[in-house]
Amino acid sequence: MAGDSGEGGGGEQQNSRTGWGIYDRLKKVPRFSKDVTLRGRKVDVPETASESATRRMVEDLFKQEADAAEPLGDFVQIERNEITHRRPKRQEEAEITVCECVIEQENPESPCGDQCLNMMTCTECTPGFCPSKDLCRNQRFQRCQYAQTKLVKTETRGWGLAAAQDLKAGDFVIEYCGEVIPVKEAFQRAKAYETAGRSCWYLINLNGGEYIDSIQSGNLARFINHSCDPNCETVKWSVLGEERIGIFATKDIVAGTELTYDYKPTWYGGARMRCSCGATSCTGFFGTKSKAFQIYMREGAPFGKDAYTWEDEDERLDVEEAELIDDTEDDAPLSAFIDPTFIGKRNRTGHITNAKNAGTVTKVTAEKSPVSGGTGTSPKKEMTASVEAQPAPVAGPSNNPSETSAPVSRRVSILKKDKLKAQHVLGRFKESSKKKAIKAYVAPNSTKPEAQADKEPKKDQESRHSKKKVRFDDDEPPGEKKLVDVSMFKRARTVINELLLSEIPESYPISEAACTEVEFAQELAMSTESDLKKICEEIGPAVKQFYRRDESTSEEVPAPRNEEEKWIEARCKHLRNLLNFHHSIAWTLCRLSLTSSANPTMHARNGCTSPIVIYELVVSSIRFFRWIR
Ligand SMILES: C[S@@+](CC[C@H](N)C(=O)[O-])C[C@H]1O[C@@H](n2cnc3c(N)ncnc32)[C@H](O)[C@@H]1O
Repeated sequence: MAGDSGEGGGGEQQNSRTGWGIYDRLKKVPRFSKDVTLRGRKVDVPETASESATRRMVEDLFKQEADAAEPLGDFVQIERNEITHRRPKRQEEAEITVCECVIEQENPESPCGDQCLNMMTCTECTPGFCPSKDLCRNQRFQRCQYAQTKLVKTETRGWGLAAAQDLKAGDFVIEYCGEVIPVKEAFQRAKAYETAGRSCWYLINLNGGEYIDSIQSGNLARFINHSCDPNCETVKWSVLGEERIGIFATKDIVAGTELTYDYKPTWYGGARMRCSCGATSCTGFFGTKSKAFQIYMREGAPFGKDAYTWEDEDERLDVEEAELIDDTEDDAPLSAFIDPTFIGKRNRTGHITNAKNAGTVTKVTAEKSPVSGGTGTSPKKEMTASVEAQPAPVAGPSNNPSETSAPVSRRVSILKKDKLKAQHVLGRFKESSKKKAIKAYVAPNSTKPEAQADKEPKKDQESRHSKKKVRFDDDEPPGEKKLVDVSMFKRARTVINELLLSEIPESYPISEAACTEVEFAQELAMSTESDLKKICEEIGPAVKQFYRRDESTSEEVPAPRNEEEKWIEARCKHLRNLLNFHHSIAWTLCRLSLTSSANPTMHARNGCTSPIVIYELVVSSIRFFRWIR
């Protein structure tokens, strides 16, 4: 259990890593009170909201453990990720995205709800910058605003987490907290856990370079089990500059239902774990869709040599009966090809073995695929068509909406959000004001710099130290806040890299809506590209003047500055911020192209800008960005 010291006795102990920990068996949770001595007198500083949320969670945990027959195991309860291998990111002021929410007196739901631009892009508002101030509802990770949950003991999967209140699709359930570790260490730990015979793992991928491990430190999210037909999903959020993972409901969930999400596990060889989620669409083992597993299923080597199954004596399912997946079907839920009324699994010969009655073999034929009550067309096409005609999942006896429509209708809503965001970015960055900015402030022959030389740095200084900490774009009317987001640009790189690394299926159904989206993205790409070029050409000379090469180190260093140069620096900063708009645009269009098509071949077939072009565009932005910095 959390913070177990194993020393007996009772009381509180300060955990060096996580603040207050809990260690005794008296189930006493210390209040997060901080006794501060002020001029010789002790002052009691009250708990913050997040501190009391954590305390309540820990108390719950104790209570549930006390009720339970089995202990939960040792782990330290934490309320936010622990990052030890690097410095936690500090959000620069220029990186903060400020939404445009307006508080409407008559509408309590108005500030930072579904229409909040930050909310739409999975970014939490930054306290002190959000126009909704304390009414902001988009700081759920920061304030630990979790749904009510309770621990449950499952029959086959150890502990699990269940909803203790009714939830709606899209509701935030809980953050997945743990120790943030580099990928290499994650692999080493996974190996070590396996070697030690531990089949219960708590590793989750955070980003291209890091994992979260909640084996030693974590919160209740670590108890959520995997299901092949889950009712929740993980979503990456940007919180104060750091990436964090949240668990969100994907369906309406009734209180008492176990919460699950798809771990999307990858198998790299070694131990194979049986999945006991019990879903109709269950693939039998963890990681059956991963390449290594599929290669092993087809060819045995090279992963087969050290492969074994946990609990070998367990005869519920043999690995030979695990499903062999056609790579080109990656995007379609497996259930789309399986009769939902038939509980079973496909084996390597395309037969289905009934899991309830192992040994019985039934051949699945194309006609048997019942999705949308199909005719002669392929099940996959039918699924796409039915989704376009019917974005909201509709229950029906002949198809299984929870397995087919729901994920795709979600994709549709993501598209809408992206389009909105793109329009917003474009609207804020009008061609005319941009040209004016460049001409007025940067053109080397301009007369304006002298005239404004003494005023500008002061103004910049003022805004830097302004108490409100909101930065204004000089070209925009006062009150218009600047929208700058560098983290988006980093995300763009990750997304594009993932895309480039991913396999391209040969054919993919294309919807008209998707084509429109891609065309829209193409327009954005083209205007972004020309904007970038123009800015490069115009401010290049000014920036170069500002730096000189240090002979000893051959590095570019800022030259000694006079007022005018200081002014140029301020202008460069200003332009860098403008450039961040371009990153946002590039990022948005990448997401547009990705979410709309999920497949680059589509672009080629429709003569649209290919992701490679977008990629190059973003790479050139990166180079330019570094250079100007
Ligand atoms: C993040 S933990 C979930 C909590 C865990 N059940 C516990 O008692 O602490 C992940 C582990 O739970 C087990 N597990 C989760 N989902 C499962 C499933 N569908 N089938 C079998 N085991 C599962 C596996 O041992 C897995 O490594």
